Amino acid sequence: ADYVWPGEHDHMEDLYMLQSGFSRFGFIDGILTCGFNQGVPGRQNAAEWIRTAYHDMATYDTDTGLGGIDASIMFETNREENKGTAFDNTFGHLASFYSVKSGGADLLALAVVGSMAACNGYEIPLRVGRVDATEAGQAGVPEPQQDLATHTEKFKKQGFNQTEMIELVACGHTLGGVHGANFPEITHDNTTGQVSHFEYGDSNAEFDNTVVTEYLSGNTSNLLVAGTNDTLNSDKRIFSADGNATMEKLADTKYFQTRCQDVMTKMIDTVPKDIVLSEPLKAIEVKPYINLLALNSNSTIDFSGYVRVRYGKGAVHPSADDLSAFLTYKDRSGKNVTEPITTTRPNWQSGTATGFGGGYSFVFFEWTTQIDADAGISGFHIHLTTTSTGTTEVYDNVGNTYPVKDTVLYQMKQSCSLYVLNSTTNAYDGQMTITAAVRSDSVADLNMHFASKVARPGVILGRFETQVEPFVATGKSMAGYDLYKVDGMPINSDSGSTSFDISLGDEMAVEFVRTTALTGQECAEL
Ligand code: HEM
Repeated sequence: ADYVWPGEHDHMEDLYMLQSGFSRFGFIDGILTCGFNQGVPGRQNAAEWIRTAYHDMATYDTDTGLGGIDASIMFETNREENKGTAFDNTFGHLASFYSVKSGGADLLALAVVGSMAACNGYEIPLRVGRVDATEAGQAGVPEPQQDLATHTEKFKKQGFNQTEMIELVACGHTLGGVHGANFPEITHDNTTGQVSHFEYGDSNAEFDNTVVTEYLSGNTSNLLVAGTNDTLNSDKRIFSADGNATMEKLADTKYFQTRCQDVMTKMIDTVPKDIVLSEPLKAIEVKPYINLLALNSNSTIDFSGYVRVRYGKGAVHPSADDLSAFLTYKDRSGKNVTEPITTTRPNWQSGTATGFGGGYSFVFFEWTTQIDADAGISGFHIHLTTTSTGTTEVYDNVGNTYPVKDTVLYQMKQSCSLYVLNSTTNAYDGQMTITAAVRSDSVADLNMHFASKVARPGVILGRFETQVEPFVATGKSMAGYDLYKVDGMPINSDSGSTSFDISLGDEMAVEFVRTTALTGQECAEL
């Protein structure tokens, strides 16, 4: 089906698509290159993220349909089968992107998609809709000292046959290596940062089949093949399980890449049986963002945002420089307003952004305008002009117009959150104030639904808990709106990923406002 805005997965699509440039989300920052290590010796984030995803998936049980990619690994880091700091380190990165619209398990899948891209593997699709576990799951991640029969059985339980087992291990072990800190009995060296890569040279930082060709040549740096203690040579047993038939096929570069694309996709899409994953997220061709819709002191409504247009390879529009955009809109009653809203392309980063590996390109057009508060706004159309030909196409959100709800306005500038260091707990205690304006003719209960984050000891990601707070009338009215506040609401310093919605009566009027933007901001007067 064609994309209709706003979409359920808009935020995940942003995290996926906007890596660099204007309005970037920057998920890529942990994997700027495949070998990137953020200055920690022996660490390779792309390798750690893929290993974390595998360990999370590895306890899937085809019989019960439980386990799979559900972020339960967060609760399982003390197990012998999950040695090392990779798991906490991975979730430490994911924590910056964690929200009610981007849970740990979907972010872990994105981490694999991004790592494959950063390491020049084939592109794998990102489906979303995973649900995070709230406690540890079954144990059972394969360990090197176990025999082939045990491993074959474990992979079967995960849903992978013998061939897929060989492929998935070869695809995983093209990155990173064995660390002395975790497996000194394998590397025989436990100096800080020691790592014995699975492949010679710099190949550990490239999603290539060197792990396969080295194995077949009998000269490999993979210590799970050529380690001194044969009991721990699990890759050797797995790779040779079918008399090298699969490994010989994987020696073909293209075959290796397509098989890895397949089994890595299968790995991240192995989820508990009740979960229904979305279709693969596609780069949305034309997507608007409303940044501000709020009353101002001139008694008009500030309305600003961006139109994001995909361009370049694979996109509908070949060139960013051959485009311009404007909006037309309908007032509250649904009547067309004749004066269009113009946009400009931002100077910052030339108003362009890219996805992983530069594979997707976008150009932004920014608008800022004021709307008559009496007439209001109910929706808009996006007009894209190809400058060279002068032709204009109208985007109407698949016949729905891009909807704008102006009954409740979130007064961003009149909202704020301030933190004070609590000397007893050594944490920052915060207080948040949220202001909203409601059309005077639309009286109903106004509530804030705050997705607060509750810390869980020993677990990197907190748990979201929705707290409902009633707004209180301030007694102030202007331009046909009454002003309301939630005042002095206590919040903790871990609010980076928190957000809130505002409901009027039974209807969600304002959705997914991130609180981060409010941090340190004073509440302005209106
Ligand atoms: C029988 C199955 C497997 C066994 C016994 C096994 C064992 C190991 C061991 C002992 C390490 C070293 C960890 C460390 O020292 O930090 C390792 C690393 C790694 N494994 Fe596996 N593995 C298996 C399957 C897989 C699979 C299926 C994948 C992914 C598709 C995978 C991905 C990785 C990655 C990326 C690393 C490197 C981590 C880093 O450098 O930080 N492994 N594996």
